[in-house]
Amino acid sequence: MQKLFEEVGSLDTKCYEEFFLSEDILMEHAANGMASYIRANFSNKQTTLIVTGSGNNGADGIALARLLHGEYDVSLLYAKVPKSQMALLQEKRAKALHVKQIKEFQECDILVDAIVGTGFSGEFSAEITNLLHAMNTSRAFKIACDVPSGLTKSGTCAKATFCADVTLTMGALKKALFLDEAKDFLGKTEVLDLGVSRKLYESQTNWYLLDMQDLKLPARERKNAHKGNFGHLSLLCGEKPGASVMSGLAGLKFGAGLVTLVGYENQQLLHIPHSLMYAHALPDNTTALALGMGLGAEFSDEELQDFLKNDIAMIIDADVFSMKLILKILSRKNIILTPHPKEFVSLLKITELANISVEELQQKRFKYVELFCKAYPHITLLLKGANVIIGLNNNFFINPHGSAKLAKAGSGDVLSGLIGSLLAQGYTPLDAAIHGSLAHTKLAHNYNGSDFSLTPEDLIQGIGNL
Ligand SMILES: NC(=O)C1=CN([C@@H]2O[C@H](COP(=O)(O)OP(=O)(O)OC[C@H]3O[C@@H](n4cnc5c(N)ncnc54)[C@H](O)[C@@H]3O)[C@@H](O)[C@H]2O)[C@@H](O)CC1
Ligand SMILES: [K+]
Repeated sequence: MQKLFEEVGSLDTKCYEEFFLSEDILMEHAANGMASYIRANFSNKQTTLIVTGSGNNGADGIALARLLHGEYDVSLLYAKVPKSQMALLQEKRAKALHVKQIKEFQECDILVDAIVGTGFSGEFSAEITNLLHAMNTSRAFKIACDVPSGLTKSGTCAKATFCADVTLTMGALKKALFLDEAKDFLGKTEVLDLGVSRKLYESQTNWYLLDMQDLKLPARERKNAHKGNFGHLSLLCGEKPGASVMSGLAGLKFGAGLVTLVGYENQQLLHIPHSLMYAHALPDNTTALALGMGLGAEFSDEELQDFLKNDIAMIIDADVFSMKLILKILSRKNIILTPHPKEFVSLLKITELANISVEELQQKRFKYVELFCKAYPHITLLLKGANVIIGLNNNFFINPHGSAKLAKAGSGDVLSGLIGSLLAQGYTPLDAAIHGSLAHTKLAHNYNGSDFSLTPEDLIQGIGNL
């Protein structure tokens, strides 16, 4: 798990004031970090172009050009002339060493974008937009200095944004790098130290980035065991039973000892896989209940309320977010909600927390997750998206490991099954959400068919090899 920060300016200030490091020292380390990355990954026969802007992001780029000069065939292209004090100082140093400067974009092997970093605002001029177009269509390996140029502090992207293969970010990870919109521009991320170890640079935070290694699979350490030791996941089987069948199969494969679909007699029993049980009422020994997937209008309000007359841990998904019933559910403990953006917008409206569009939510995902978790501090929320956000009270976790492979009907039902299974096996709601989500993204990662071909069945099959 890595720490995430809203801004790093205050962390830089700590370096100046508490550790007596200067801006020059920090910048030299930033540039050195980028130079080390290039040395470690590319031979010095490869040509490097560094495109710089007028502020300190540009200054980082000019310092990098100086460090590589004499060793690599490196050229500097000023998208904007140096203006900040540090940029002017770096320019002076680069000039003294006769670092090559070019006036127009040229093809190269390694392309570094140091046009603008955390100081970006507005949109780019037509000239820089054209330059960014040439950079983005170049065949070079693309490195973003600190953040891809065009990414705003909140994580939204300008009309023209640099599209990096890797983002080498300074000091600590910024939250903005993990808004869904940024996902297409970021590439891989690496953090570069700025003259003190990252541990000392970083301070307290309540936002974290999940690593795949954080995944804790359900352990079966107990030797003298029977199926009743591993929980009983019950799922309400609604109008579209396929959804709860997929959840149920995922839940069973992920370790729940018993899985039961709960529904009416008229369900097409023959279509239900034999490994899942079927009942007309909630089994007494249920340890977790999954509610919402494919629910439709199968049950009346009173019937649904009957399922709530207990304190069983629950995972809530899909149709429930647009039902008034959700308000009752929100007063319960041990609840996980797993809305996608459209469902979360509906939830925000029903709870009268906000009346916003999906577009606004997507631009301010962090803000609205915080808003909801403040209003309902006892509830674990998992907001689906390209980067999943999980929040409980004042702690937030981003799972960035998902991929477009998962953009397929039924993926969410599998996720509900994974989370429900962990919940049934005794994980806390927060842990069930975190580890269910990590497992879900790992399943997609492990799938080695074509990206477009992953089905819920493939995900379920992969659970055995996690
Ligand atoms: N202690 C520090 O301050 C450190 C800063 N570092 C670097 O400094 C960067 C931040 O530097 P600054 O605060 O100078 O900000 P930036 O260099 O990111 O951006 C500000 C500059 O970009 C220009 N700009 C803003 N919007 C623009 C637009 N739409 N089109 C064209 N130009 C635009 C501004 O005119 C200004 O000159 C970080 O991203 C990082 O790369 C690193 O060297 C590490 C240490
Ligand atoms: K940049």
